[in-house]
Amino acid sequence: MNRRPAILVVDDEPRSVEVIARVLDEEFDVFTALNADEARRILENEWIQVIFCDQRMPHTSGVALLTEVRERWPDILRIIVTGYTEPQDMIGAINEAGIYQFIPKPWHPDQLLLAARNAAHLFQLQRDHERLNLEMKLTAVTAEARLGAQQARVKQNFHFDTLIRAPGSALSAVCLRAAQVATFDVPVLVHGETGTGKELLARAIHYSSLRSDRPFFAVNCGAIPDELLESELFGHKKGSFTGAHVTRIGLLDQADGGTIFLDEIGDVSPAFQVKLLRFLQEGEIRPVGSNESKRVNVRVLAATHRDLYGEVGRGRFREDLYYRLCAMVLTLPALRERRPDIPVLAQSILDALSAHHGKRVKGFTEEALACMQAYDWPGNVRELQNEITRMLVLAERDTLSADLLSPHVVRAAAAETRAVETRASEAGASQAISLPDGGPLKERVERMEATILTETLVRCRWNKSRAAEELGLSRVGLRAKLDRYGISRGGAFSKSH
Ligand SMILES: Nc1ncnc2c1ncn2[C@@H]1O[C@H](COP(=O)(O)OP(=O)(O)OP(=O)(O)O)[C@@H](O)[C@H]1O
Repeated sequence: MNRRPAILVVDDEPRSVEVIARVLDEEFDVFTALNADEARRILENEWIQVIFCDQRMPHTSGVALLTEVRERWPDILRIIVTGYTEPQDMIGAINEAGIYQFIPKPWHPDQLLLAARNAAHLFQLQRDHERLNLEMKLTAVTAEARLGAQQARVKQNFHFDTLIRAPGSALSAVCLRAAQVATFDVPVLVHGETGTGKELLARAIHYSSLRSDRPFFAVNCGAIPDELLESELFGHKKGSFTGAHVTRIGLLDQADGGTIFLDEIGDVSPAFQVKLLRFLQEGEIRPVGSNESKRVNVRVLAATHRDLYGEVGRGRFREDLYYRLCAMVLTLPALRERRPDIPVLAQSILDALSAHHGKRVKGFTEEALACMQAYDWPGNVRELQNEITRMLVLAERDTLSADLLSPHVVRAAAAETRAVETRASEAGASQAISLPDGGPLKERVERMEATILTETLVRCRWNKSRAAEELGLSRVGLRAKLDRYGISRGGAFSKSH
């Protein structure tokens, strides 16, 4: 139920209070008080919106009471009813008590009603205004919190931890250096074969930098013809060339305050190198077809699979541009240079893919992992992702086995196994001859044991169950010995044998 606005009438004359109340009673809930104490009690207990107060009262003047109301209940609209209308009095009262309106005696009922209506309306407007203000603030706070959470999620998605690697991997050293350079506002050149994670690393640098709340854009310079690349980066004015139907804001402008990642920078033409150099020197962009330049603040991260320094030597890449692009060069190792990362990387890719496609697959057989570790992966992590996607599609059990691998991966793994076999048998033969040569018996027996273990594993194609059976060991027992001697796939034992 909608309550009517509440009005308090204060006058020491009971008759006046009664008459005023009768006039207002039609439209308002009217409360009455014959002195300041009664008025205070009502104000403390009721939600009064407008107060009508007589100026002349025995103990407290109307202005004094309304001054107190102004301090304690500032929202209430204050109206004074008075027989004294000296301008000086009015100005003083307005200043002191913040009077909304004077009603001179004798008043007319319509005048009283009109004043009450206007005051009640103003009270409502003030309330609405406050509520809207509050709502706007709350919306802003919520939006900010949402944006903050979103940014935090993005940052989390592109942190250095998203570059999956095994402990002690060569990739860890690169990530460490990248994390160090991230907060220095300098250009970085990322070098690495295709699919090694150059863009992933660039994103991690951006989202770990002071620019992380600003945009990150990636542009594949090798895939776009010169003219399009120029308009992509610098923008163009409508009508500046055939097909420029609308004005386009360049990515460098859109990325202002943030980072741009120029992938395959080694593939850009000499003409475009000049344009890029000008931007890096002057920090200004000029859209195609425009006469006006604009200053922008963008950090440039670039990447290439080429030997860019070599390209400088061969005269294919500008030396001055090279030095503008690389305050630091980070080189990502190829996957074949970090084979111990493959099992953990493969598992992480599989987890993501099986969650994405809703197909529950637990992991890989040891044989499948051994094949994957033996293969060279020229397409690096991207090729590994494709291979695992293919295996997942074909999988009929909850573990991916080697027979699901592409034939070229299995073939390469078999060739590698034969090579290891040959190396191991040669090493085994030479070790067998050298074993009796000196040293404590315990050590010589251990060397012999490590050699037998390696030979058996190679023969069993690193199938540990089969090797354990052949050696008369449990799988756990075999694993303990392998750990003890540091024997792993890849041939060498890491212990000082
Ligand atoms: N260490 C890693 N951990 C997890 N995923 C990785 C890793 N390295 C690369 N990837 C994934 O491999 C794919 C290729 O990575 P990315 O595009 O960053 O490589 P790139 O070197 O920039 O390749 P290109 O030179 O072909 O553009 C992406 O899906 C990326 O998420």
